[in-house]
Amino acid sequence: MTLDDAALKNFGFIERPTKNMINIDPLQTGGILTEDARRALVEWGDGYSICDNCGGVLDLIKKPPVQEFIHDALPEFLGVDHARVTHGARESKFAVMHAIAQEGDTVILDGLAHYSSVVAAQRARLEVRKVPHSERPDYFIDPEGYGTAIEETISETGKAPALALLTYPDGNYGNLADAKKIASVCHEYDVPLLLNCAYSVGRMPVNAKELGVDFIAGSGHKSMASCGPIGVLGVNDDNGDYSDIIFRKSPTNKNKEIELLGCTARSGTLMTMIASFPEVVKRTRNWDNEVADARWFSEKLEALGLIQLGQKPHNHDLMFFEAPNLYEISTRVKKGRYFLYKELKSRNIHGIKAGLTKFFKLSTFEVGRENLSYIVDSFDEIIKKYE
Ligand SMILES: Cc1ncc(COP(=O)(O)O)c(C=O)c1O
Repeated sequence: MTLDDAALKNFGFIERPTKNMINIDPLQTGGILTEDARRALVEWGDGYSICDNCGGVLDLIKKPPVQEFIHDALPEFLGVDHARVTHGARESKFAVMHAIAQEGDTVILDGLAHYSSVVAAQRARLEVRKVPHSERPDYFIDPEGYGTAIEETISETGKAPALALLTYPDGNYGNLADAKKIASVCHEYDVPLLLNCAYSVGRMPVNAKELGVDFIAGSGHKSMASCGPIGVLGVNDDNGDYSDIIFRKSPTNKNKEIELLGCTARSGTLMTMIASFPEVVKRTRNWDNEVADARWFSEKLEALGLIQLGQKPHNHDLMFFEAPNLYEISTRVKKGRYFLYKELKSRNIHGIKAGLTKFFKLSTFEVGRENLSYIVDSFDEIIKKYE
């Protein structure tokens, strides 16, 4: 490619076509910026702007109040002894795995774990063993399955797993497994538990100490109204000196934490998280209403012939639907499997992946009853249109 003026015309400011649409994309609903975060993004968008008053340790910056945020507010919010910001939930998971496990060790994952947990383990050169889930319609993770997986690992390798992980909730069905029970099963074998809270921290109350988990990973761009990439990592020292291991410092660059490569999320990403934090804390207090909205929406779609899979009644805004009637329509209309995406788009609704009709997931988080009603009516109209 020659970078002549014609080629350069493809770049520069690009408007986002979906920005004013009603958004039900599970990846996106919890990451929509607050007004303060939108302002912070512009204010702190210059590279390294966060470093105006940095004395060499990012998380100890006093102006703006990064230290207060990372060392006081975040630990309180997550229910942990120590917290840091990272570049995302996956980086938090990788940091824990890489720090506490040795090459070739096993990590136990729930059978619904996100791919990023698997690749984090692979990057840390670990073996993965999964706890199976039940089949349709529940996709339930039995806490005792962790005990079985740990025992199998010990009998096959002669060594206990270095770590167990639970996706809370999982990213497909939005199921919230019994984290407290799973933590206690893992601790019977002295195996620490990491909770992947990409879809929970910032949406619903999650307290690592109350659940008895050792590590918590969250995602700013998924659930904390932040401009990514940014995540959070929380560490509890109730069952071991984990923070000393994970946050160990470089012997040569004495104030730089090795696992975090010295500095993690900075400037625009961190300042949007800080800007949204007051609203994020407050919105977790409204979680019961979000669950009520999700249940209401699920009932309405089921009345139209769709089937919600996973936990029922549901406990999270992320939901997975099977839609035999929409699939049947897709087999006989001109636009084929893209008809649903196009019909929803023409009604200003974004978030169900183009081409999906038989199975899809969506999120009702902060969409609000009025918009949810409009979405239900839209599904009704679309189904009737092709009857
Ligand atoms: C369940 C789950 N965990 C983790 C992640 C990754 O989060 P991040 O982008 O912050 O690494 C995702 C992203 O889709 C997810 O769905």
